[in-house]
Amino acid sequence: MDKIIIRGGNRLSGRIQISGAKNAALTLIPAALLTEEPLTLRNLPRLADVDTFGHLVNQLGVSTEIEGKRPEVFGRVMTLKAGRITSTEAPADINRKMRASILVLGPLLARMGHARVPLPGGCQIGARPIDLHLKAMEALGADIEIGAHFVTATAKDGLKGGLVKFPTVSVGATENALMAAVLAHGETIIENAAQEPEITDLAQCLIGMGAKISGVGTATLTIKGVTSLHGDTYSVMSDRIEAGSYACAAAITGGDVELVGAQPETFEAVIEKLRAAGVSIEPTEDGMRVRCDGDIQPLTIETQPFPDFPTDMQAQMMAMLTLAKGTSVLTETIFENRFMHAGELERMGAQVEVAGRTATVRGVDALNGAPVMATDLRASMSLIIAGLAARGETQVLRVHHLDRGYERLEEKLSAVGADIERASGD
Ligand SMILES: CC(=O)N[C@H]1[C@@H](OP(=O)(O)OP(=O)(O)OC[C@H]2O[C@@H](n3ccc(=O)[nH]c3=O)[C@H](O)[C@@H]2O)O[C@H](CO)[C@@H](O)[C@@H]1O
Ligand SMILES: C=C(OP(=O)(O)O)C(=O)O
Repeated sequence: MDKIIIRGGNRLSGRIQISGAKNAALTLIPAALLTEEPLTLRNLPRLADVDTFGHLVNQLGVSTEIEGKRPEVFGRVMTLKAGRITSTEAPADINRKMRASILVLGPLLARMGHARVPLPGGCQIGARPIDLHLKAMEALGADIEIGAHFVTATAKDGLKGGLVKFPTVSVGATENALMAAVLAHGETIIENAAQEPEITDLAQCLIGMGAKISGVGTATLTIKGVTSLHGDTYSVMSDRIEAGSYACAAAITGGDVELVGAQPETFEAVIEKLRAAGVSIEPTEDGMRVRCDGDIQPLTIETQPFPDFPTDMQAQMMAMLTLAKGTSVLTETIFENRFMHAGELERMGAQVEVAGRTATVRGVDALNGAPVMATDLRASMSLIIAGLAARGETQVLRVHHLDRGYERLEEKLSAVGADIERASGD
């Protein structure tokens, strides 16, 4: 298994190209199941999760063609064609690698009237049940049967529009409900929908394919079902979490970095917190510039659904705040076990105390390089950020987590001055 070795202390300076968003890509790929015509996705990030989802839809009968496999270019173009769906069963092995595979449920049901998906177990960051996805399908007329390892959903006469009222906000369940509703008979209203920009991206792609959706970007989505969708070409939005992660990396090294392609309007809550920490953020023609030439100030952060502070940025912010001039408090309200990076950051000299859903971070003067273990995707990135500022060498083990969500991380960071490399071995 690969590891990443960082010799910390270099100030980051230059330009970093931000890739297409993982979480948008992972809902746009299953959207291709909704039409027999080709859907071309541009600006798809080159990530393990995208490859895995490609393999998943291949097993359902979808062809995937990648244009111009030029290794020097970030992102790529993929054309998916679900001319004939040959299977409505999502394979169990893929589900273990990537929880977003549950997002085939809505499209398969809508197009084929049947879907069998593996019951996902918990993962490192939390239990992650799928009850809200199943309730949404039921509200659209599906019969749900929960077996020992699989859920089978059936809508013999097709899905029917209905009221989907979410008791709590779920990104994935909103995406599944939206993809199911676009081909259902009649009108669907989704209340308490998640408003994450990736959902807006999905809605815009679906509208381009002929779907009738209003209320995009709000908590109430109204969908008038159509009998079929057509193909289209759609460009995946820029990854706001990748951009936020590199902003933290620039800040902790006292750097000056332009994040090319970043869309500041998609992560204003993060930008607001970075500014409150003393980091300068300015829009540029190509994205945004992040600079930090003074001390990092402590912050109080609580994760919440969009438009508030995203849980996917909590770990990276914590890494940055380990060197703040004072005490920060981070509260995680979305996932029950998303502080595993805290213990690893402590190995590097950070002072973090976790009590339930709150972590108190007492800023220290310096971090020291150490061998640390990546436990999940964003936890891994927090260790990279800490390693960039630490004295001496940090080895981040189990980097396969990082490969799920950061396109060519070492290359992007080396280009702005980091001393970072990938090596094989444990
Ligand atoms: C591929 C993708 O887009 N992943 C993102 C998506 O995950 P994902 O879509 O899995 O996250 P959700 O928004 O669904 O989860 C939010 C909360 O709702 C709970 N829940 C969810 C579904 C359900 O049926 N029942 C239930 O109780 C979850 O356990 C969690 O506590 O949104 C999360 C929250 O912004 C992000 O951290 C993930 O990066
Ligand atoms: C939790 C994340 O992703 P996933 O839902 O794919 O596990 C993430 O992107 O931080």
